[in-house]
Amino acid sequence: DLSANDQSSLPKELREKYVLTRGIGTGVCGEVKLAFERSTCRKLAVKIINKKNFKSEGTATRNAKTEIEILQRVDHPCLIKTEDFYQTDDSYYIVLELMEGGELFQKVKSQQQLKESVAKLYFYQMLKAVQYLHSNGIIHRDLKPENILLSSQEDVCLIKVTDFNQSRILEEASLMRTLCGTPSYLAPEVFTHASTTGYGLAVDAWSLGVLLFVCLGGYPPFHESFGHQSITDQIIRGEFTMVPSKWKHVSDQAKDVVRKLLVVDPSKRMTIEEALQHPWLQDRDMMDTAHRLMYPSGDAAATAAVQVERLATRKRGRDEGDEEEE
Ligand SMILES: c1ccc2c(c1)[nH]c1[nH]cn[n+]12
Repeated sequence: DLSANDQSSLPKELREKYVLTRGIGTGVCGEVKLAFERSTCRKLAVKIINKKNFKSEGTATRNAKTEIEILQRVDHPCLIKTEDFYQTDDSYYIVLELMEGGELFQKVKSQQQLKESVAKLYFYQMLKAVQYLHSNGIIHRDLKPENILLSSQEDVCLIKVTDFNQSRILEEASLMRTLCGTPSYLAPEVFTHASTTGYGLAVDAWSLGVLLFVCLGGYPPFHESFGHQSITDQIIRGEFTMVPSKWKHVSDQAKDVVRKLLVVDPSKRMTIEEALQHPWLQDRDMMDTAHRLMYPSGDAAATAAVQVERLATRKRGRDEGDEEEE
């Protein structure tokens, strides 16, 4: 009934351009509603971030503003696109492209665990999305299955990363300014900041390891219900168990990727770049499928990008001496 679908609290411009209907997801900082653009009847998602959700006004503004400015800056096939943005005194309204397949979390829950080939296709796309964020100096910092959305109900589909509000744009500018001044008073760690920036990126590699573990095993690597240790202790010690009944059909190479990402010492953890070079991901069919999903128009630049990737893969194959069919 109309009272349930209360349009009166929405910003006027939003109401004039879109019709908001049912809820389709609840993020950590608000809810997501299905919306229709009046002029085109296009289906969209509207994420409503309630400013009061955050502790202090400061964080609300910073998180949401960070999220919005990041959302506007990024452009990658596996990153959710912002269509529009509105705000009232107590809420932000972010209009996003609709992902018909919903959250990865729901799919893993309903299928118990994903087929290895599907997990690999999704994981490769997540790596490309995070590689792009990192190349733009952005750390996501909150990668989890709820933040990975699927474009369709099909197993073979495009995935997109969302929920940047925990992201941080590395303050490279401030570091540059600092290094221009007289260094004599600067503490040593300021100079090794580059390495700490490196570590910052490594947090996303860890989260991708957890994501891959969940996709392959169907359960989380660290959980309060496991054993006698708190979840924090399990994580700090990097102690996880691959239960045989769930992992016996998973390839050793896939397990190797998980093990190299869930390394406690960030300086020893596999990086995103290294993960992209891991044997498990040197899978031409998967890569072709991923690129077809990511660049459907098959435009020249994208095709060139694919060729470069394939040549690199083929060259690596030849270097490692495996027989390549021409
Ligand atoms: C289900 C839950 C959240 C969703 C969704 C479908 N589509 C979309 N686009 C941005 N967020 N989001």
